[in-house]
Amino acid sequence: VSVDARGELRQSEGLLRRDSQFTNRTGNGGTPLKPKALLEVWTLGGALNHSHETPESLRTAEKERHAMSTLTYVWFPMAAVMAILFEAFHLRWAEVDWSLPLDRSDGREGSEKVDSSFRGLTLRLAQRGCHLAWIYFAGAGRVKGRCYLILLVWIHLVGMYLELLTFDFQKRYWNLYQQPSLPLFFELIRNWFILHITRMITYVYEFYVEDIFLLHWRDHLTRYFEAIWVPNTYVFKMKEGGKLDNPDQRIHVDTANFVTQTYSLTFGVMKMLLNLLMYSYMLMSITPTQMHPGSLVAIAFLYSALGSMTIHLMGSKLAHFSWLGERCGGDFRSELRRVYDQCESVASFRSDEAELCRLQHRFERIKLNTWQTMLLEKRLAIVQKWYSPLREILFMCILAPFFITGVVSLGRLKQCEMALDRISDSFSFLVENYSNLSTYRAVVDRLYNFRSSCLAYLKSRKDERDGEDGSESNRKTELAIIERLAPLGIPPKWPPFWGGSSLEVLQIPPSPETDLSLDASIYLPSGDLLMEDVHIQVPRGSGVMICGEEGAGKSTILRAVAGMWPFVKRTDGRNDTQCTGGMADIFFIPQKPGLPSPMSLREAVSFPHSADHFRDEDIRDVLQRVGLEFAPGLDSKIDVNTTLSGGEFQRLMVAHCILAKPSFIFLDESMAHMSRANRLQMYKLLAELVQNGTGLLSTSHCWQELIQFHSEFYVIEVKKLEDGSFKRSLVPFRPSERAEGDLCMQVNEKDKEIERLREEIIRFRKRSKQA
Ligand SMILES: Nc1ncnc2c1ncn2[C@@H]1O[C@H](COP(=O)(O)OP(=O)(O)OP(=O)(O)O)[C@@H](O)[C@H]1O
Repeated sequence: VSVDARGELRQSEGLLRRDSQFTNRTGNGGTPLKPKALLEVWTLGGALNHSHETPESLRTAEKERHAMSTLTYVWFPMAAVMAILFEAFHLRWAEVDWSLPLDRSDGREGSEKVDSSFRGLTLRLAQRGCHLAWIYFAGAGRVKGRCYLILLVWIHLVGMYLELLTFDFQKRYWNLYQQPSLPLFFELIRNWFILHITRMITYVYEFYVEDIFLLHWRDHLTRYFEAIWVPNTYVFKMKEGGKLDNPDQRIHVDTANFVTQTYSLTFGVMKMLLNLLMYSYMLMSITPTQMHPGSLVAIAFLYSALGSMTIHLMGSKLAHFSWLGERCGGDFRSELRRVYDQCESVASFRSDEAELCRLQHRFERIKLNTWQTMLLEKRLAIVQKWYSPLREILFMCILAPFFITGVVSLGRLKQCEMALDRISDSFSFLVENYSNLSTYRAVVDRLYNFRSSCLAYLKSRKDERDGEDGSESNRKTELAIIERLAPLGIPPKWPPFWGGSSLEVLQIPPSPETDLSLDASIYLPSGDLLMEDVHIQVPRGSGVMICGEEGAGKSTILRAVAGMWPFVKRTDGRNDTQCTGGMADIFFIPQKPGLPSPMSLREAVSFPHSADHFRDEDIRDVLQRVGLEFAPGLDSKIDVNTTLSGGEFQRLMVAHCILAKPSFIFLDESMAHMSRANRLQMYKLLAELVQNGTGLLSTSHCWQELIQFHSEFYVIEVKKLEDGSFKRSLVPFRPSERAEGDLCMQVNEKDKEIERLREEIIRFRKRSKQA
């Protein structure tokens, strides 16, 4: 406020000073402005040359026309022609594939869409933003966060008050030039110091407290999203991977953007409302008496409403582009990450050209989206750049007649203009911040959708424990997480009144001492049936083996029994997503396990427990038993995923089982990288656990080899149907029944081999005779 007003004051002061100097030099007459030589006009510009102006010339319409002659006849046509030519040709240089579809590269456009309606950009956005902000202010930010916020509001209000004081001080300061006085000068200098030191303090602490507050908020929002996502990563990837892209980007980038943008928009709205109240009151009190007191405010409102509507109609797709930009950026980054993670395969397959093509394809989508955003923003800029200057002319047209007829003074006119400007600035919040609001909408939607789907899975796990159902438990689950995080935002040793002492820690209870079972039909993520009527039981203290051909579905059954596979329809009447394994203490070794890196061997063998969870001598003993005496020692950091060989990694997993003694161990062909002798050795070690009550479920192609470690056997039988599809069924069997059939098969195989070798020998003899 003050800066603009001061600018206007100084401009008019400067103008008057120049005019009076000129008048003093040349008297009242002055020479009329002559057209300048072309070179002079081009170099200086007619509009800037005040030396020939007189107060008379300022009032002549003809002079006004001449004042802009260079712009009117040279620069304006040139700019218009250049803009038209540029518009006609520049897209040919764009190097962008306009035909590219802007959906996912795998062709699966998710159901997640950003709501870019007017309501979506205002009311619904505010609702969703408040929901997300509540996570912090009801949890970890309930004490510190609220304190920081109150402090910041206070600093902002003090800042506004100091602005007004400075504005007032400026008037007194400049008056000193007109009425010089030494005591007044000293008082002014004293006040200047006090004012500016106070301003400096508020300025510095506004930024510092703001940074502390935003980091605290971001920290706890990130923890919250990690807490709801990490327990469901597998299910989330299986079910939502197609539509809710790049969860890593949501947790890292979107939370940071949400925090900073919520803050700046909230304070923007606060300042807007304060300005609106203050200046509406001022304007109503200085509106010319010939007009209705509220008429100027109403004009400002109508003008801004018209501007907001136009800008929204033109730019409603901006929120969608912003959301697409985040998705395309995330997809590109994840592809780069994949190349890094799979660098060994890239080098082995010599696939660098193919990888470059894939990367460029992803970047093309970023480019196309950026181009479309740029084109839309250009159109919006045309409206926005018209909007504010047009406003000034409009207000001048309304107020000038009152000034020309002498009803209001120049001072009153300027005051009205300034107040009108501020009010319409406030009303035009949407116009001025349209692109920010669109970006914010995309960020809020991405976080909100992410949160809803993660909570849906958490809910099902908690329902399972509590036997509850419905959206109430969804809310309870979220509250439990927020409560769990709350103490991190409350200073230690605060009285319970201020802190969250009512902690309900979300812990998975110890595994029940029951067997695992699954009675269900299993589906694929596409919705196709994989296997119907699967009945399997894994008793504690015994080993169960599932065998079958490649792709028969062994791993999927293991995942379903462990409660990880979300596409299960239970036939015993329980919830779709409920699996007994979801609650149990299972250590599942997948076909391609991986660990975080870098890690020491001690950390790796203890993971997911902490490195000091097991005793040092136990770790050394168990590593010795599995034959893993690793040269660099227990505590040197390595990338276990690449440093350990496949077989060594599998032995590490067995070592962990022996240390952790889980209730159930699931082995998905987990010894495939070992020699037969070592495999048997590892199973012997695990058999000791089974004798002590651990349940073992393994998969294998060859059940004969591991027969002595299992007591129950299942085989997956695959039949090809007439329509070309496959019917899979899980059938229990007794080894004694299968042995005979398998023996016959083996004899047949050997016979075929002997026949082939015999023919080979005959051919070889013939060739040597001919030679
Ligand atoms: N995430 C998935 N998305 C789609 N299809 C899947 C998925 N996981 C498994 N399948 C399909 O389910 C079928 C069974 O796969 P599964 O991995 O369970 O077989 P398997 O018997 O363990 O095979 P292998 O012995 O080769 O490991 C396969 O046809 C596979 O293509």
